[in-house]
Formats: sequence, structure tokens, C-alpha cells
Amino acid sequence: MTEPLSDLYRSVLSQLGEDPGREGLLDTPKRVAKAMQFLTQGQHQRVEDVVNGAVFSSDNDEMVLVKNIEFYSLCEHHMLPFFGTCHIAYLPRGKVLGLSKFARVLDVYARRLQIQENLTLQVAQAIQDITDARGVGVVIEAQHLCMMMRGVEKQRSATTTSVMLGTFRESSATRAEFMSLIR
Ligand SMILES: Nc1nc2c(ncn2[C@@H]2O[C@H](COP(=O)(O)OP(=O)(O)OP(=O)(O)O)[C@@H](O)[C@H]2O)c(=O)[nH]1
Ligand SMILES: [Zn+2]
Repeated sequence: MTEPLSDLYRSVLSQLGEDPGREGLLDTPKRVAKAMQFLTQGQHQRVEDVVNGAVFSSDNDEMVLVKNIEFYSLCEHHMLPFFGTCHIAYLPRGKVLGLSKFARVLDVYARRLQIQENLTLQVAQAIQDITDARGVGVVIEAQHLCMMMRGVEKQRSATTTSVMLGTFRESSATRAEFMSLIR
């Protein structure tokens, strides 16, 4: 399954002026193909499948926050990594989501070619759809290798994106509670 992709990476090595026949590079096209398929596997996954029915009844309607979830993604402009942490909060309405599923949902959207803004929005909308929550807040803090290794070459800049849905959008108190909990 990785073979056509390996062949393409062998050509890429040649185009970059490398010798794909030298010892250190012999298995590289195969490894890169496998790595890239893993790093983009989210595009073939469905949120319903990773959630696996782990939605439970609960009368607790207070804020639930899963914070500091690390992720790695690939920017769709350069196919270079961006990575950081994601904080996901919601206000349940009769049902709660299994805690590990927040990380699984994040990875479905992170493991594909992305931009940080869309990743943030897609995670928020997915959590909203799955839980029918009164509101969802997602904040992502990330560093982009396309701004570090190349281009502007800025090592310390960090990008924060947020999406607030429902009560998180309407109520400044809810948003403030979320922000104070992730600080
Ligand atoms: N908004 C947004 N921009 C991103 C993200 N990842 C990368 N970019 C930007 O995408 C832009 C692409 O700009 P171009 O001018 O087309 O490409 P480029 O010549 O390689 O740009 P430089 O990075 O400035 O050298 C750059 O400004 C990147 O910083 C992201 O997640 N969100
Ligand atoms: Zn980039």
C-alpha cells in the first residue's frame, strides 16, 4: 500500500540531489511513506468511530475542562509540523463524553494537513455535535516549524487560537472561568 508513495519519495530524494541508492537512504522512501501516512491518517477517520459510543448520562451540568492535551499536526502550506497544547471545555446538558475521547477527537483533526484556526474550529464543532453541550470552548497554543526552521525563522513566537460556542460565546463569565482555569 505504501509502494507508490515510496516510489514518489525516491524521486523526491533524486530531485533534491541525493543518491537514493546510498546505504543510509535505501529504506528511507518506505519509512517516509509510512510516517506520512500515519501523520495524515485523520483524514480517513470518523469522529463517531473514535468516540465509540462513550457518551454517558449525567446530571452534572458544571464546566468540564480537559487541558494541556498535546498534539502534532502538519501545516497545509509547507507540510511542516506545528505542535502544542489544546484545552477543551464544555458545559454538559444531560450527557458527558469519556475523557480520553477529547484527545482522540483532537487527533482525528490534528493528523491531517491543517491550519491552526480550522483545527480549533473543527474540534469545537465535533465536541458540540457529540455532546449537545450548552457550550464548548477550545483554545490551542502552538508553535509552527515553518516559522522556526525556515521563512521568518522566529524561535519564540507562539500562536493562540480559540473558538467559543453557545454559552462560552454568550456569557463573559463562562469564558472568564474557562480562561482562568487554563492559565
Ligand atoms: N493563518 C495561518 N497561517 C499559517 C498556518 N501555518 C502556516 N501559516 C502561514 O501560511 C502563510 C503562507 O504564506 P506564503 O507567502 O504563501 O508562503 P511563504 O512564501 O512560504 O511564506 P513565509 O512563511 O512568510 O516565508 C505563511 O504566512 C505561514 O506562516 C496556520 O496554521 N494558520
Ligand atoms: Zn507552514
